[in-house]
Amino acid sequence: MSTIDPDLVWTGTLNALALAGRPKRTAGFYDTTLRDGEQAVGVVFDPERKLEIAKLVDGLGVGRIEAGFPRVSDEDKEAIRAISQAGLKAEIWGFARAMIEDVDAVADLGMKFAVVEAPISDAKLAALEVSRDKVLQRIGNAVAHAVKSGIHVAFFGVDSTRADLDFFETAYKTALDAGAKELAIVDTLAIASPEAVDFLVRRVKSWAGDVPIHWHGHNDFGLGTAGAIAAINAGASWVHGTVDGIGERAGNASLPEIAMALELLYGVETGFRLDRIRAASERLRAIAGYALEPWKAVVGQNLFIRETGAVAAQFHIPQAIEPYSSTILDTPRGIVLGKKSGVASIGIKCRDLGLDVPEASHAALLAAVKKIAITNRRLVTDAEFTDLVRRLG
Ligand SMILES: CC(=O)SCCNC(=O)CCNC(=O)[C@H](O)C(C)(C)COP(=O)(O)OP(=O)(O)OC[C@H]1O[C@@H](n2cnc3c(N)ncnc32)[C@H](O)[C@@H]1OP(=O)(O)O
Ligand SMILES: O=C(O)CCC(=O)C(=O)O
Repeated sequence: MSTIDPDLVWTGTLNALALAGRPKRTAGFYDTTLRDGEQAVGVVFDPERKLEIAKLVDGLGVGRIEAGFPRVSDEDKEAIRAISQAGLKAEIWGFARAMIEDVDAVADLGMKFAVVEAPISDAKLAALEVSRDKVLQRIGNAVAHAVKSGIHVAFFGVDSTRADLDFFETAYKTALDAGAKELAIVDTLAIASPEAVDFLVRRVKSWAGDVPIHWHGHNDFGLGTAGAIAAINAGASWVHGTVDGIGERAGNASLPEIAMALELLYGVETGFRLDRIRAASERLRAIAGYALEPWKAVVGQNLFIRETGAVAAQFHIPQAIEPYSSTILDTPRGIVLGKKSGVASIGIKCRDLGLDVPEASHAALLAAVKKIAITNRRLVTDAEFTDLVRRLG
């Protein structure tokens, strides 16, 4: 059960009706902002910033943090070492390809948990000029070597959603036979519909028994969150993702979106600190040097800032115009003035700015606001509005 105060959630009763009788689910969050997130074009985190991001992500309450891929550079090794020694609550995971040198790099850092990955789709194998038999051999050897080195392994079959289903099973069973303890299903190119995710997770569970299943998804069709939710509903234990969905191409699944949807739409308790996510997102953007659409779910700047007059008229009853309370995200609500303002917007703005303006002047002020907005094609600032009040109010 979600622990969010139900008085702050205004999603109605439809979801509960639709989900009646379904098994209760739990969800673990595996953050890969530092590895798959850094694969976003042009993003380079230095070790100090990686440690800072790891602390931010840890503060969000995720269970696992993928600290990095040590074979990439000495800086990555340095960052992983610092993160491992930082006393974070989350389990710290490393990343290795299915090769002895990569596993040794993880083991040399004293890491106890790692994803070991190998491509398993024919397209990927052709690109690497590696046969199916050869990759099975690499998976078996690398996983066995990692286990011998004291590492708890999750096998991660790159592009597994496009793999031949029989070969998929052979590859994952090879990893289990070699000692892998968990299995990550990987939708590298985000080609799986939510229905396909459901199909594949249930299929793996049918032969993997109690082995924990991870879902690693991307967002090329805008379905990253939907896919992760489908995986959890089908019985996956861990969803991979990043803060803001940062990542290669259209990015990874966004952990904040998944957490919001699970808590507010599915009633699943996630332990995710929703009240901290907007601050964490803002800091990550500053470090990584990118901007987000202002209307982006959960972390977008505009979610609780309203311009439209018809909406401003209902602003005093937040559940009339918002699906959940802004307090869940610890963020303020507000009115801005512009072309789409209405008379109610003028009254609210006057109150917000402590301006005592007779109601009889509101219509003239609104006309002046619209004129500025239309002439300049932008919002009207508080200073401009205060000046209008001085002249017209
Ligand atoms: C492979 C991935 O998808 S890892 C995730 C993506 N991340 C990154 O690429 C991070 C940044 N990348 C890098 O720093 C570098 O590209 C590295 C360290 C990953 C690779 O360095 P390179 O020296 O260029 O290695 P390269 O890609 O040529 O691969 C070398 C060998 O690994 C094999 N290989 C590649 N991926 C895998 C894998 N997942 N499992 C097993 N073998 C693999 C290749 O077949 C090749 O084998 P061969 O020597 O027998 O032909
Ligand atoms: O190929 C990659 O980018 C590494 C593995 C991965 O994260 C993925 O396949 O989604």
